[in-house]
Amino acid sequence: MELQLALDLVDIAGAKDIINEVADYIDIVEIGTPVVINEGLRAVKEVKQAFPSLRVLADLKIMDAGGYEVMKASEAGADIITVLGVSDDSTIRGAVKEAKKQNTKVMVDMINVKNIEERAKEIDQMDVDYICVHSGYDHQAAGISSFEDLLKIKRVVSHAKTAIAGGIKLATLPQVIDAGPDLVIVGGGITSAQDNKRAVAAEMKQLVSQA
Ligand SMILES: O=C([C@H](O)CO)[C@H](O)[C@H](O)COP(=O)(O)O
Repeated sequence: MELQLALDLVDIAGAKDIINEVADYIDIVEIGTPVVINEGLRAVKEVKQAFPSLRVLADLKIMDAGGYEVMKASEAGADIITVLGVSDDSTIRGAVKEAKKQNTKVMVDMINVKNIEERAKEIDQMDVDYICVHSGYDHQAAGISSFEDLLKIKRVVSHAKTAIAGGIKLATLPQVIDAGPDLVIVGGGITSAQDNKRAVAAEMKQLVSQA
């Protein structure tokens, strides 16, 4: 099981500061959607250049033009790019085709997918690398977690790796780990730890590594 740090509410300099603190304990660093909106793919490029040994995920949440947007993110240095599960199949297939050409990977974000089991089953046949259940900020604010969705997709996904994101904290991590995702994605659970981001990341890494 691997650990991904999601960076959402920072600029490029702030992202680098946090990565410097926790790089020893993460497998993948995510350049979050708000960062890409604010800074563009330059954020992906600069982080990859500064931390070449870390895999970088560009959280573009692609909804259309899958091939073109995967191409641009891959050229910027992304190793993994997100596409939305609610997109048309042609968008996901286009993203996968381009990612293979670029030697990068596609993560399908199932945020706001209603028929999650059925859609996960379909997407699992499209040669994607990860299928990620995700309770976004707005759902988190309404008290919705993605834990049940993880259990649902685990029943039907057999090709892609499974991932989970959305509001995961140190206290809730053991329950998430018990459900057996391949990748756990944590943003605020690490970044909002005031003086001990490194210690929290270290503890999380130890827990996911044991699983
Ligand atoms: O993808 C995310 C969200 O939609 C904002 O772009 C976050 O990276 C994801 O939810 C993980 O962050 P936390 O919920 O803070 O753990």
